[in-house]
Amino acid sequence: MIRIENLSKSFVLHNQGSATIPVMKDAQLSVAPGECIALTGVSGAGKSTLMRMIYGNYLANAGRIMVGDVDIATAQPREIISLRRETLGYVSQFLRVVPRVATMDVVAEPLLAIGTPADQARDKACSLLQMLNIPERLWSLSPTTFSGGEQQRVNIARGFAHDYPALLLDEPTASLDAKNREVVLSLIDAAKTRGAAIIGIFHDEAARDRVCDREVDVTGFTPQRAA
Ligand SMILES: Nc1ncnc2c1ncn2[C@@H]1O[C@H](COP(=O)(O)OP(=O)(O)OP(=O)(O)O)[C@@H](O)[C@H]1O
Repeated sequence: MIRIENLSKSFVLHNQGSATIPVMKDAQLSVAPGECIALTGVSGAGKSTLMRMIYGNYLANAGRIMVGDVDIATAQPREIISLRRETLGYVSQFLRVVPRVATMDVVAEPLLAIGTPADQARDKACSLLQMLNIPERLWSLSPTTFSGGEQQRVNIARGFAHDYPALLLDEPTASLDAKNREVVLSLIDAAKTRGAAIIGIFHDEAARDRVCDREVDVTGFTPQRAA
C-alpha cells in the first residue's frame, strides 16, 4: 500500500548562506495492507522528515513515495489533496483547532468531506468521542480551550473517523492516561484488522511493541551511513 524507493532529502537554508543539510539518502520502505511499522532512530535521525514527505508536506529531492498508485514525490497539489481526503490519514501530535467549530463537527469533518450523510458522520463522531472518554457536555464546544490530552483525543477521533487505507501516526499515545492509551491501541489494532497500512512514530516503547509488526530505524537512511 505504501512503497518508498530511493528517497532522498536535503534541506537548503536560504537564510543561512544556502547551507545544505543532507538528511536522507536512498531510503527504502514498504508497508503492506494490515501492517503497522514503527519508525525508530535517535532524535534528529529524520523520522518526522520522512513522515512529512509521505504526507506531501516536504518535497522529496529524488525517489518515489507510492501510496496506492499515486507517487507523492511528483504528484500535483490537487492529487495530494484528493489522496489525503480518501486514502491517506495523518494523526499529528497536535490538533489544529478552528475556532468556533464544535468538537463533534471537527471529528465528523473527514467523513462529510467524502460525502457521508451528515447523521451518519455525526453518529460515528459521537461514538469515537465516547470511546475516547471526551465528556458529552464538551461535544458542542470548540476544542480551543480543551486540555492537551483532550485535544489529542479529539485529534485521534478525527484521524480515525474515516477508514483510511493508509495512516500516519505521530506519537498517538503521548500525553494520554493508561485508559485512553488502551483505547488508542485498540483503534490501531482495529485499523490493522480492516487492512490499513500504518506508519507510526512511537516513543512509547510498550505501545510500539504491542501494535507494530516491524521497526525501521531511519538512521540507516542517513547519508553518512548510506554512503
Ligand atoms: N524544515 C527544516 N529545515 C531545515 N532542517 C530541518 C527541517 N526539518 C528537519 N530538519 C533537520 O532534519 C534532521 C531530521 O529532523 P527530524 O525532525 O526529521 O528528526 P526526528 O528523527 O523526527 O527527531 P525527533 O525524534 O527529535 O523528533 C534534523 O537535523 C533537523 O535539523
